[in-house]
Amino acid sequence: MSDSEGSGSEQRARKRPVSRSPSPDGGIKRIAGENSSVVQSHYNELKESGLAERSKSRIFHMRNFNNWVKSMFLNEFLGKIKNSQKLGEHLRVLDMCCGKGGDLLKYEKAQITHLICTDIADVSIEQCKVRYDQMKGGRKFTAEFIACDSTLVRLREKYKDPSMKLNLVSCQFAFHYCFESLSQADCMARNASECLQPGGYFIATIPDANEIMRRQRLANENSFGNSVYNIEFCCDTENPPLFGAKYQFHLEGVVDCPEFLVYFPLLEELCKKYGLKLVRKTSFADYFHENKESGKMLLQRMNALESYPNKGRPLFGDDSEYEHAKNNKLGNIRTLSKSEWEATSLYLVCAFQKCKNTWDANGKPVYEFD
Ligand SMILES: C[S@@+](CC[C@H](N)C(=O)[O-])C[C@H]1O[C@@H](n2cnc3c(N)ncnc32)[C@H](O)[C@@H]1O
Repeated sequence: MSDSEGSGSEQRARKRPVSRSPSPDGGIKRIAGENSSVVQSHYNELKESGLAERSKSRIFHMRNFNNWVKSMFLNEFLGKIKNSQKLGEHLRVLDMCCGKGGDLLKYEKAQITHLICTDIADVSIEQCKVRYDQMKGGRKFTAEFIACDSTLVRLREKYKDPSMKLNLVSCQFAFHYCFESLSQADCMARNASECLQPGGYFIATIPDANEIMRRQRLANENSFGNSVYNIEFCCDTENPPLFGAKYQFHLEGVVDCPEFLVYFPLLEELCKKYGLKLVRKTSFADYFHENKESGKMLLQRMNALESYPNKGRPLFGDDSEYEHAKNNKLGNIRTLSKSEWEATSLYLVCAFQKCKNTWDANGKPVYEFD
C-alpha cells in the first residue's frame, strides 16, 4: 500500500527522453479537447447528493479522507503565504476546476479575501455560486465564477480584473484532464502560472502515473481495479504516449470519465516554462503518514477514517477488506477498507512556487530559478 517511487515503470519512464519523442501525442491526430465534452457532460449530469445520501456511499470515508488531504495541503501552503505577508494584505486564490465548490468552506476558514472559481461544467459552476451565495458570516471573501475549459481558454482574459495578482492557484483532482494534448497541457500550465505573483504557489492533486503503470504491469491486463475503482486503458500500455495516454476511470458512484496519464517530468518541464519550480511532490500514502499526527483532530472531525471493529455496526466494506486491521494489538483502530486505500493511494500531491523574473530584450520573462 505504499508509494511506488523507483518502481520498474518509473525507471522505464525515466529512460524515455522527452525531447526525443517523435510525436508527443503518440502519432495519433487529435482535435484539441476531443474528450472535454465527455468530461463536461459527465460532471454536469452528476447529481448533487446531500450528507445523508453521501454517508451511505461505499466510499464515504475515502471521500472524506481525500477532503482531509486537500484541507491539510491547502492550509500548509496558505499558511506559508500568510507567514510571508504583512497583516491585512490581500489573499487571492484561483480554484481551477472547482467543481460544485467543495472547497469554499476551506477558503472561508483560511480567511482568504478573493476567490476565482472556474470549471468546464456550467451546472457545477452554477451550484458553486449558489453555495457561495448561501454562505454566511462577516469574513466572507469576494468571488467570481467562470464556466470555461481551462485547457483551451486563457483564464486571465475572463477575470474581472485581468491584472490581478494571485497568491495561490489550486487545481484539485483535475489537472490530469489537460494531458490529452501538448497544447492543452501548455494552456493549463500557463493558466496556473501567469497571474501568480512571485513567491505564490500552484498546488494540485493528480493521479500518480507511475503507480497506475505499476498496477497495470502487475495485473498484466488493460483493465484492473477493485470493488470501488477501475481503470481501463485505451492506449498502448507498453509504450504510452506522452500526451493522450488515455484510460477510462471509474470510481464508485462519482466518476466515470476518460482521464490521461501525467508523465510527471513533463509536467515539471511545462511548469518550468512558466516560471514554476517544483517544491513538493508526495504520494497520498506518504502525505498521510507524515501528517496523521498533526492532522489527527481534523481526521476525526472530517470522519476520514472508519472504526474497526465498528461497535457492532455494519462496516462499509466486506469483512475481507479489513485483514490489515484485524491483527492490531490496540483493539479498536481507525482505518480505511483495503479497496478504498488502494483507490486513494493512486494519487499524489504536488506544489510549485512562482519564481521572480527579469525581462529579455524581446520582452520575454527570464525566470530566476536558483
Ligand atoms: C474530480 S472533479 C474535482 C472538483 C473539485 N476540484 C474538487 O476537488 O472537489 C474534476 C473537475 O474538473 C473539471 N474539469 C475537467 N476538465 C476540465 C477542463 N478542461 N476545464 C475546466 N474544468 C475541467 C470537471 O468539470 C470537474 O468539476
